[in-house]
Amino acid sequence: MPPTRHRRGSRDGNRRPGGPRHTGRPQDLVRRTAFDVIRAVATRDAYANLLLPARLRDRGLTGRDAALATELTYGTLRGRGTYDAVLALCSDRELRRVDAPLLDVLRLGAHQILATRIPPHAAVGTAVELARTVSGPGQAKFANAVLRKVAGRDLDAWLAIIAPPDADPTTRLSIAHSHPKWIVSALRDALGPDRDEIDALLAADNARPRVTLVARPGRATVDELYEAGAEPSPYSPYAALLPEGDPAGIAAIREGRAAVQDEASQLVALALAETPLDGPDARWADLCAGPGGKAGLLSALATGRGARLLAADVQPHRAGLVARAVDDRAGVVVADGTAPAWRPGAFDRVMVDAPCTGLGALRRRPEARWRRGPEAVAELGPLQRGLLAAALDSVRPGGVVAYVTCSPHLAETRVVVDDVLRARQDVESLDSPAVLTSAVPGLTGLGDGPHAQFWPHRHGTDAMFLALLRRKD
Ligand SMILES: C[S@@+](CC[C@H](N)C(=O)[O-])C[C@H]1O[C@@H](n2cnc3c(N)ncnc32)[C@H](O)[C@@H]1O
Repeated sequence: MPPTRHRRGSRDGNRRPGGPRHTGRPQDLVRRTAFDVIRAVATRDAYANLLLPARLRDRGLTGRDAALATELTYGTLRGRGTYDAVLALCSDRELRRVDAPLLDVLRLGAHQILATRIPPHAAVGTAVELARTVSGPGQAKFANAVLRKVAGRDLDAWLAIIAPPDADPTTRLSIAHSHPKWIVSALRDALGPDRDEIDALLAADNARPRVTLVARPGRATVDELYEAGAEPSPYSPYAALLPEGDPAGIAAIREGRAAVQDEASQLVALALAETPLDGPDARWADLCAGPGGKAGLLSALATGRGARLLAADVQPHRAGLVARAVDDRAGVVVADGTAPAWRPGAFDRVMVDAPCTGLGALRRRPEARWRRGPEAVAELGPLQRGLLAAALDSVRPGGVVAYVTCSPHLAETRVVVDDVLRARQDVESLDSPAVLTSAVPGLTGLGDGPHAQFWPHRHGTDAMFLALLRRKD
C-alpha cells in the first residue's frame, strides 16, 4: 500500500512538507513537477530517480518544496495499483476510457487525499486546477466529481472495500500493497518456506529507502562520512546511512572516493572478495559493471590487496560511468560479457551482476513494477545464462564467480544457476550465507544456502541474490 497512512484526525498542515503553503504558485509548481515526471515515466520510459532531481534543479525547487515534489512523485507511482482500485469505484467512466494524462492527475490527487496530510479540499482543488490545465474545463469537472468521492473515505475505509479480508489472497495483497499480481506471486514463491512474510515484504517495498553510502576503502573512510552527518549502518564495514541531505554535498562523494550504494550491493561485492582462494589472486573481473557500484568497491578492495580489476560493460555510456567509479589501477572496457575478448581462465575472481527485472529494487524504482510484465523474466533468461556461463569460462580452475541479481525471482536466480551448472561438471556451489556471515558477523536471514538472498523487510536492503560458484581444479 502507499507508504504512510495518515488518518483524518492526524492531518496537521504545519507538520507536513510544504504544509502551510498548499495553495499559490510554488505549490502549483511542485505538483506540476511531480505530474511531469510521472508522465515522462509513462510516455518515454524515464526513470523517476534520474529525472526528478534534474527537474527539481531546472525549476529551482529546493528544501520543503523539493521534498514535497519527491514525496508526491514517488508516492503516486508506488500507490498506483491501490489508487486505481479506489478511482475505479469513484468514476462513472471505466478508467481505461480516461485519457492517460488525466488519469495521472487523478492518481496524484488520490495520493494526496489518501496518503498525505494535505487537507482534502486543497488536494482536490489543486488536482482539479491541474486537470483544467492538462485536459480542459470539461475534464476538470469530471476530476472534481471523482476526487470528491475519493475524499469521502480515508485509506483504511477504502481498503476494507477494495481489498477485503475474504478476497483471494493474491488479489488482496496486490491491491492493498499496490503490486501487480504476478509480482506478488513471484515474491511469495521466492520467500519459499517464509512465504508468510509476504505482507512485510510488500510493505517494505513501499517504504522510502534509506540512503546508504559506501566509503571506498583506501580512498575514504566511514569516519569521514560520519563527520559529514552520516550514521552507522548495520552490516557493511564500508557503509554509512545518510538520514537527510543531499549526498552530493559530501566532499568524498563529489570526488568519487565514496558513493551512494545499497548495503546488499556492497556485501555481495565484499563476499566475492572474501571467498577463500588457493593460488594466485591478482586478476579480478566484473562482466556487467555499469554504472559501477560494485566495480567501484571491488576495484578498491583489489587495489588494497595488490590485485587489479577489469570492468566491462556492453554499453559505452555505462562503461564511461564505470571509469568514474573505479580507481586508477582498474581497467575499463566496452565488451560483450557473453563473448569474452580475454582468454579462458584469465581471472581469479569474477563478478557477474546480470541484467534482471530489478524486482529487488522496487523501493528505489517504484515505477519498475508497472513497466514490464512477466514476459520480461523469460526474455532475460538467455542473457543471464550466457553471462554466467561466460563468467565460469573466464575464471581459472580454483577461481570463484559471484552470480548476482537485483531480483529475488526464482527464474532469474536459482533456476539460472541450476540450469547452467547442470550442463557442466566443473563447477561447485559454495555456501554463500557462510561466506557472508564470516565476513560480517551478525548477518542472518540469508536463507539455508547454498545461495544467499537479501530482503528489504529483513535487512533494510534491496532484495539482492548471490550465488558463489567455484571452478573445480
Ligand atoms: C544490473 S546492471 C549492473 C550493475 C552494476 N554491477 C553496479 O553494481 O552498478 C547490468 C549491466 O549489464 C550490462 N550488460 C547487459 N548485457 C551485457 C553484456 N552482454 N555484456 C556486458 N554487459 C552487459 C548493462 O549495460 C548493465 O549496465
